[in-house]
Amino acid sequence: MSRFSGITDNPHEGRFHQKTGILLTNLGSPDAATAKALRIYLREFLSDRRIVEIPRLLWMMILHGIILRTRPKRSAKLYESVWTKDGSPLTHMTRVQSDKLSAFLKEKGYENTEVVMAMRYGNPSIEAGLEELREKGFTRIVVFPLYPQYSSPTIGSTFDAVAKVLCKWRWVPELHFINGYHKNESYINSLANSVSEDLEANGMPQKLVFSYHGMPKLFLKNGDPYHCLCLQTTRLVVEKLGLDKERVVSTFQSRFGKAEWLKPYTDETLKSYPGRGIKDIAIISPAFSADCLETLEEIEVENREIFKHAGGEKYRYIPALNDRDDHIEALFDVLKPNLG
Ligand SMILES: C=CC1=C(C)c2cc3[nH]c(cc4nc(cc5[nH]c(cc1n2)c(C)c5CCC(=O)O)C(CCC(=O)O)=C4C)c(C)c3C=C
Ligand SMILES: [Fe+2]
Ligand SMILES: [Fe+2]
Repeated sequence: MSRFSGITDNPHEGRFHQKTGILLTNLGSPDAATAKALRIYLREFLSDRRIVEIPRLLWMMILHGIILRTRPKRSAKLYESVWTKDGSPLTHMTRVQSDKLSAFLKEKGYENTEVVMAMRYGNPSIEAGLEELREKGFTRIVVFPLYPQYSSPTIGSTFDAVAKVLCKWRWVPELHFINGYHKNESYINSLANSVSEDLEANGMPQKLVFSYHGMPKLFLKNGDPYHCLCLQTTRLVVEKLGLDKERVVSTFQSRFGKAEWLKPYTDETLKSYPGRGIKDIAIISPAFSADCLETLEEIEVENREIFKHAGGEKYRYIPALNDRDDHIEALFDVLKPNLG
């Protein structure tokens, strides 16, 4: 057996025209909201060296000896609370985004393109997505991870997964890789639109909180630009809307483990507000291109409770950009320079 795989029935001329296949990716979810499915998902996720950077042997002992024995059951309950008839909100929304982007591309005259969705962890896998594009004869592939702000655990890890597949292909495609779009004008416009719609309907809160997914502080110290890119996104939205920057704060959510993560922490910030007279807030999570467990449960439910319990009165979550028309247009704008 050869080390490299390929399509062997090449119809000589047929496969040589350049069609652009787009692999739209996100993080991924378990296949079901059960402890069994969570164990499989978390094992893959938390074994990724880009996600946890502590010495391998020690981490494998902690992961298999403690975390995979306790966390799956707890996480399954949380997933159950957001699970829908279409399954995981994140997987479903990525599929909707993929279909809408595909239709938008056709509308704009990009007939020779196709969008296929894939997930970094779980299903549909990146390997299956790339394989589908190869089977359909795409010799030019754009990988588009749906994380606006580059980070090693997300976009870096997606790159690893793509490279791991392609290094086994005989015919490596012309590859384009989008490594973030945190200051893309259309993305900023889409965020600004969603904030201003909320402000028009509900008024300016005392604080507008931009809550980004966190990561260990050590990653920043070691050169990961994510922290700075998040702050830039906030600044650009604030400038676009002409907001008072004293009324806006960027925070970091979804801590995992005992190490120090990027600060200020979302939950601690919200907990401290009512005691400082801030009882009316709105919160948005610009690092999530689709609503998922970390927004629908952690922001909508957990952090709301923390804030209310501390004496907060008004709390509203501004949804992720999901399948808003201006978001699909923003994704198209990010993609356009890579379409050839
Ligand atoms: C263990 C460390 C983690 C790092 C570092 C991390 C970075 C990171 N993650 C996202 C986006 C998402 N994370 C999601 C879930 C999630 N994240 C971690 C851990 C780390 N993330 C875990 C263990 C989980 C699973 C849920 C749980 O058991 O608590 C999700 C939601 C997935 C879903 O199915 O809805 C997203 C999206 C970013 C952007 C990021 C780095 C900047
Ligand atoms: Fe995460
Ligand atoms: Fe920074």
